[in-house]
Amino acid sequence: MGAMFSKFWFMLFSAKEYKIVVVGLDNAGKTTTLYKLHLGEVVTTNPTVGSNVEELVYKNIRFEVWDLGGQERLRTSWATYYGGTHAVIAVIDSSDRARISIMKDELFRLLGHDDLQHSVILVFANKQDIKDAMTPAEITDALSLHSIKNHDWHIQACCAVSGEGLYDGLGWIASRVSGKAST
Ligand SMILES: Nc1nc2c(ncn2[C@@H]2O[C@H](COP(=O)(O)OP(=O)(O)OP(=O)(O)O)[C@@H](O)[C@H]2O)c(=O)[nH]1
Ligand SMILES: [Mg+2]
Repeated sequence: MGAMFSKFWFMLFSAKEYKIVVVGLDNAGKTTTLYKLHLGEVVTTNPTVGSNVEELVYKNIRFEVWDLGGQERLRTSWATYYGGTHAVIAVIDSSDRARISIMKDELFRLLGHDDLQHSVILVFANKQDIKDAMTPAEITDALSLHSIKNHDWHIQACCAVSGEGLYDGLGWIASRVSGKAST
């Protein structure tokens, strides 16, 4: 009976958990984004070494969100987090025009990874509060998002400090993954 009950409980409450990995260059605002969603607050961050993981619940869907360190020497380890990922969030510092081409290379590298073949891609055009930030249209061009053929993708303007746009992006992910069973 106990075993049956726990199996039922598992099926009822464990079935819907989706894994998100958050990538992007150092200083893009990944950790700020994670904790703004998790705590509703802006936390003081240090450059992430390794990862942070938190659970978010949105629209009755549970997400396990992994925020990865974006420094150059850490990017080669992103792939070790990809297994079982339903959605990737690529956070862009929209004021960082100088490095958008580096982010494009990183994005296309991850899109080619076997473990992400079924993942959807959300691009957060973050730091929209900064004067002269690139618009989502500019970032779409700079990252050649329209050339992505094998993944469902979406770009969302946001400001992780105010929180504007963050739930719109998460809502897009929710709408895309909720039909797919978690294993
Ligand atoms: N103006 C502005 N600053 C932001 C925004 N989001 C994050 N920041 C700032 O950007 C800096 C870096 O933010 P983090 O969240 O630590 O960046 P990260 O992407 O986690 O960086 P790594 O851990 O090194 O990969 C911090 O000073 C944040 O306060 C935003 O929307 N607007
Ligand atoms: Mg960080």
